[in-house]
Amino acid sequence: MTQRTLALASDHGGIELKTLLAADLSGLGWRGLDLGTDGPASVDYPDFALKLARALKAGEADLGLLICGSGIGISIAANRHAHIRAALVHDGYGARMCRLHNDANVLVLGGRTIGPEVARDCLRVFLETPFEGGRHARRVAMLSEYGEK
Ligand SMILES: O=C(CO)[C@H](O)[C@H](O)[C@H](O)COP(=O)(O)O
Repeated sequence: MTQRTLALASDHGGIELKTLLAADLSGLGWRGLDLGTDGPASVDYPDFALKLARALKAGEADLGLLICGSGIGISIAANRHAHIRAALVHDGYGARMCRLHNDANVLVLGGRTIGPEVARDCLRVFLETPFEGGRHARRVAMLSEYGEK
């Protein structure tokens, strides 16, 4: 089976957690595509949500991970792109539900709000949980349909 790719991006509020989670990827059977930021200097989260949205649209990655300080700004930015379903998650339950019911293609975490072990669990669950389909497929299709009106 071909190795799947997770695109990762963060602002300065998420870089520590991004680095920590990137190190888990090969053990989870995934390849990482790191889109920055690369250092602690202050940057603007919409730029990194845009980079990741473009990478997913171009087929360069299967799923995405975005991190800012709270996770809020970068999820607002990501969800402005019609093909993105970004879910800000705080625990394993949320990580599971956003895949099962919402077919989320981007996991969002808050680098200043979540502990490293809970974050690692969120990422593992997100990557391992399939979309359930059925009634949820109808609702996810409605998201795309309504987004284009
Ligand atoms: O967008 C956010 C808040 O909703 C993120 O947490 C940002 O990382 C945060 O606003 C950055 O704040 P800073 O004071 O410029 O480090």
